[in-house]
Amino acid sequence: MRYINCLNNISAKGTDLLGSDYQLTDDIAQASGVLVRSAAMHDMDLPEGLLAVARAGAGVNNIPLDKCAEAGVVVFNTPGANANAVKELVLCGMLLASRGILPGAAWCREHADSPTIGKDAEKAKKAFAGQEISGKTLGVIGLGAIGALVANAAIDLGMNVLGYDPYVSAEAAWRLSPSVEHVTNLDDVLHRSDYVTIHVPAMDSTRGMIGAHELEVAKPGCAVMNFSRDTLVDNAAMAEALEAGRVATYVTDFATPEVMAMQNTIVLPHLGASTAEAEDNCAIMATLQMKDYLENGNIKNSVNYPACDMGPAPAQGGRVAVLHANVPDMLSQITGVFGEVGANIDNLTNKARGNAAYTMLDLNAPATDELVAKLTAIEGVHRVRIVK
Ligand SMILES: NC(=O)C1=CN([C@@H]2O[C@H](COP(=O)(O)OP(=O)(O)OC[C@H]3O[C@@H](n4cnc5c(N)ncnc54)[C@H](O)[C@@H]3O)[C@@H](O)[C@H]2O)C=CC1
Ligand SMILES: O=C(O)CCC(=O)C(=O)O
Repeated sequence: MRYINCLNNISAKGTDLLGSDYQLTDDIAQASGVLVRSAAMHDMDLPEGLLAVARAGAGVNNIPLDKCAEAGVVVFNTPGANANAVKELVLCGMLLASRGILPGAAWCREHADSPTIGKDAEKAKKAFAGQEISGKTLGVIGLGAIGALVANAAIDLGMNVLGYDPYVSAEAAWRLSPSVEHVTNLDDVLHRSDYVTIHVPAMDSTRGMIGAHELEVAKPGCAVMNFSRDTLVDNAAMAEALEAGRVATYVTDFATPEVMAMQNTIVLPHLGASTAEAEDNCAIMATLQMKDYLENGNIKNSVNYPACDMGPAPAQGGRVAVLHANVPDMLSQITGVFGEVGANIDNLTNKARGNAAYTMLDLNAPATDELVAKLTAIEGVHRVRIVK
């Protein structure tokens, strides 16, 4: 029996796929796999038996990726599985920033008991008039799964779209409408955009990427939308830009005390991926990826180990997975151990990603304890798994 711990509410559409060899547990110490959404894992101790963490979502800033890699714990995410949900809320955010929808609806609620509400509304509505988004310019920062969907949808709505992403993958670039103008300078994007939307991961390199300088060069009266993470925007600079009217509205999915103290904000409680469809998609993808790793050692969509697929574990013989540091001479040391104990390798894959590497080997006989002990003793080996 394998035990899985859910640190957040995970859709049963995913966990139901685990099957009868698995059991959900509240005790993380017992778990070989963890399913998580936004729960903070940085200060958690990683149980010895933990093999995999699957993030049912895109952002992995709540998970200590390097600490997990060094403990031989593979971390997965679910690229694109919730992108449509976020795209729809970004479009909604842009409309909320453009029209007096929220104050207009609040006015109606306040006058709910008035018998003359219909007549009064016709007079009151001029206070809630807005502007159309068609014909305006949207700057999209980050053209991955979400940014590309937002950019394409905005084109369909008649907007001019500027796209900025120095690291865009070829696959993501292919998904973009040819009408999206590729701009290589962030200042140019900000200077020309009536609306700016940020879709980049939260990392040290992106912390405060929208700061005092960026808000200074931004088009006066623009709206900024942040459905990525709070740390991407410098709060003090945003508060100042809103007060000065340089930014007309800040729409954010991240409620913090600093943001709540700012004027002209529309703040949501991290709702971007909160749709039944996105929660199901993420849970299914996270569960299947984790299951394939636990049962076969295959790695797909990991954010701290390389991809590796050797298909189902062999019906005969054994399969061994070695999670190790990406340093010279590891492969020869690993294969040397197989020679020493007289184990015959039928097939192997060795892949590296950043500081981590993964070697998976199929044998014509089951792995022995001696083999595992010798592999584990190699300096730089983080974990040895007998997959089968
Ligand atoms: N509000 C919510 O509920 C949700 C928020 N998110 C957030 O949105 C972020 C983006 O999600 P996806 O589009 O699915 O990720 P993704 O990985 O598909 O795309 C991220 C893009 O950002 C680009 N990028 C990285 N650094 C950059 C920089 N300095 N300047 C410009 N572009 C840069 C990358 O090249 C990549 O194309 C996630 O990391 C997460 O933090 C994601 C899903 C739901
Ligand atoms: O699970 C959620 O609701 C948050 C989704 C999110 O922020 C992400 O996927 O990065």
